[in-house]
Amino acid sequence: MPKCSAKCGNKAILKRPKTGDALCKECFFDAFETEIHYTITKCTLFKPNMTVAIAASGGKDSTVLAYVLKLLNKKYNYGLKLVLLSIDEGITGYRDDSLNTVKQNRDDYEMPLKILSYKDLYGWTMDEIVEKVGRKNNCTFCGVFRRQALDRGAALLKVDCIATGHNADDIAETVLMNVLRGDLARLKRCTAIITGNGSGDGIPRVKPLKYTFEKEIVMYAYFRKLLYFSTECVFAPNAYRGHARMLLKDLEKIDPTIIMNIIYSGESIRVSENTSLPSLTNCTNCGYVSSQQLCKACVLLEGLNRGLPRLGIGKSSRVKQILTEEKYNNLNSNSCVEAKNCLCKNLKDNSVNLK
Ligand SMILES: Nc1ncnc2c1ncn2[C@@H]1O[C@H](COP(=O)(O)OP(=O)(O)OP(=O)(O)O)[C@@H](O)[C@H]1O
Repeated sequence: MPKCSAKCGNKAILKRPKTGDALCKECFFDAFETEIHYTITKCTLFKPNMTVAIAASGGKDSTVLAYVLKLLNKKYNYGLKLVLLSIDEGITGYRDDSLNTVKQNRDDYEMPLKILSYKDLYGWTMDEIVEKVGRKNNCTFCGVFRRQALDRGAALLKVDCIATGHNADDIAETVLMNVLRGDLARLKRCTAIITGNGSGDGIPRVKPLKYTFEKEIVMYAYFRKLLYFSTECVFAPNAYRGHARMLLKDLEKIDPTIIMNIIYSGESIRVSENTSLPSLTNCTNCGYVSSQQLCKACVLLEGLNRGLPRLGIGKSSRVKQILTEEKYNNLNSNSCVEAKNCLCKNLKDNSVNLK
């Protein structure tokens, strides 16, 4: 093995995927952590005295994020209060096991942990949802509900922002996906390292691992002997993202810097002025952030509660049609399902006007 290229005199034990440098363990830790510190300070992700909820799934990314944030907070005196926030989607054989890992991290890292479940928030577990909707569209439900569940958890904990474990590969994949779909509106915003301004468009979310390669996260967790959960979700993966992921992995074999190049391209691209993002408002039913009068979570939930699980999947005009038909049926028959967040009260007093 060659000598460590950081000139510390030790033997190198690894080759950094991001730079190709041969490094010893200690110099790799230092480079890895210093780069994340640089991202945090350069992009002003945090301010002193903030309370930060680390979105913790028990997987490698959020586990490494929790470990490194704790370490950097102490080393550089960020002055942050760190808490763990986990969402239990109710997926047997997957989330129950990964939450055990998060509980162990809570003890090891001495951070408070809050777990919120879909069952408590929405009345449904993902296991129950998949029984109704099948394995094709279940990722839509899971993603929409998780996004809102994290906002709800953050509001409950009164934190200033949420930090997620999205890494460089995730961001590059999302850029590729939006290019392949021609989704310019999403392309415009998908590389943002901070989203949400704390007022109209939800609690701020930050991605401290935005420039950190997935392969290095795995290496770091391995050499630091961090405990994380590595099983894939038992339900069907997001097929479209899977294609982008495979393409990226193939490109990375040719040249690992492609990951950074895709992110830089996404950051630098100028999208036409005519491509505007939907303006954000608050859902008239639940009050959480939404681009429509009714948020996607409420529409999906309404579909589940009414036995119309496809409501909200696909075009919004179809949703409007179904809800309008339902409105008249319910007004005539009073047969709506009594559910926690039922929209009938809104439909009856005509306060809901889907775009
Ligand atoms: N159930 C959950 N509870 C809390 N946060 C979550 C949950 N699922 C995902 N997240 C957050 O969203 C980020 C991206 O989620 P994704 O599904 O891509 O996970 P991942 O790439 O497997 O990451 P990880 O290795 O942290 O699980 C995670 O790093 C984590 O911060």
